[in-house]
Amino acid sequence: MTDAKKQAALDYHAKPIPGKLSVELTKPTATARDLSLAYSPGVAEPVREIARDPENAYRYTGKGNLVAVISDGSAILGLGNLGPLASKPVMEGKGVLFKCFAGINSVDVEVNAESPQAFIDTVARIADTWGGINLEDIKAPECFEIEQALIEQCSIPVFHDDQHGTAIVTAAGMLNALEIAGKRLEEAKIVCLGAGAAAIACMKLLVSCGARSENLIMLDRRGVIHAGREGLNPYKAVFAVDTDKRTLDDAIEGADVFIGLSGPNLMTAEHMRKMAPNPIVFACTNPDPEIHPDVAREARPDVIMATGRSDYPNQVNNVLGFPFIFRGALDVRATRINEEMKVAAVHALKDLAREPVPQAVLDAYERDHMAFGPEYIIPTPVDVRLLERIPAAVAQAAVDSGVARRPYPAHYPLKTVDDVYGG
Ligand SMILES: O=C([O-])CC(=O)C(=O)O
Ligand SMILES: [Mg+2]
Repeated sequence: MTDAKKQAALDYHAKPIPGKLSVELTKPTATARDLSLAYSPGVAEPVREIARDPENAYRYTGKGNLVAVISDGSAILGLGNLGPLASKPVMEGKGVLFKCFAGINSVDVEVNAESPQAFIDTVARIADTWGGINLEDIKAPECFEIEQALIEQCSIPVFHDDQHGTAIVTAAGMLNALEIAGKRLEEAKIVCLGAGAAAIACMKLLVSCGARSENLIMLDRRGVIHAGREGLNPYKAVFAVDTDKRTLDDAIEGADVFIGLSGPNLMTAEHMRKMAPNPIVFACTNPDPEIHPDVAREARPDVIMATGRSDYPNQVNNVLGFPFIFRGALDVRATRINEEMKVAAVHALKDLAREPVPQAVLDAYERDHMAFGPEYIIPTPVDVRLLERIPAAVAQAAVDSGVARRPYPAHYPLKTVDDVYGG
């Protein structure tokens, strides 16, 4: 970013008041009568009702439309382990996206935990406060153990966004990009740079969509994850292939697809030139991708390029997933977000990209024309139809797969965030 853009980002966060979101009141509080209902003595009535039946918390408190965004700051975007407090702008940012795209209230919780177990214990003890938990920017491999334990211990959905949100959006974009490039997932040679939370979840989901494990090469900081490597953790070992390739230079030769979930500027124009015709490059590290889109395009005019950023076409970013997936899960009071719900989100997202783009989206992006093709493989986050389609698909999948505690919502499909509480 230029110095002017960096300053603009700081000013945006600092002025006119610090931060990006606040809490608003939903009931009148002007009179003594109002206060006697909102607080003492009236507040005792919902207390008694919830003590009698915990389900009443959904009726009398904000729980059902409230998601906690929880991090330990150990893997903030692609910036690294900068600690819990430094993650707060990102967690507040996720709260902004939850609210503006899906009408979901959120609180950010930054946990200073000395171990995965301490993190798990801290979160598990306060989990009943919310309708769902979005884990964010927690490094691998600890994130896998943390998510699994919290799913088991909590009766509300727990979802590690960097794994599943990113994987869902990547899979949707990839299926479309491959079709546009005239390639098949079953045959595509895929190189994944990065072996963290997002990378592992993306590769797993692509394999369950049809990619062949033997066509997939994953690299971590030490190079290609191959069968002869010692000391691989079990999450990486799943992706170890029998190959004599050792570096990105070796692996990228003839590859159809490059997926970057690693760090900035690790892919070069030289790497681009080694890829197969019509290559697909998802350089998704935030804020700075593995290769700048302008550099990639100059090296390979035939590339289909995506990044995680809002300022270039094809934003493959979990913002297209988590607000809408939680919306659907909350609205049927799902006990978890299962594979069926994730796959439903992939298809809803993928299919929406094939429909004509509404004028409001063109206006927001200051474009005359956007249509399914190399520059538009996935909907944009400002597309209000995401709120119509993804929660509906996710809620239906939750009902069908038996994890919903409420029927498919009568007020669906949602047209705007003003509709989220129903009539
Ligand atoms: O925040 C974003 O833009 C996407 C994300 O979760 C990450 O990079 O960790
Ligand atoms: Mg993240």
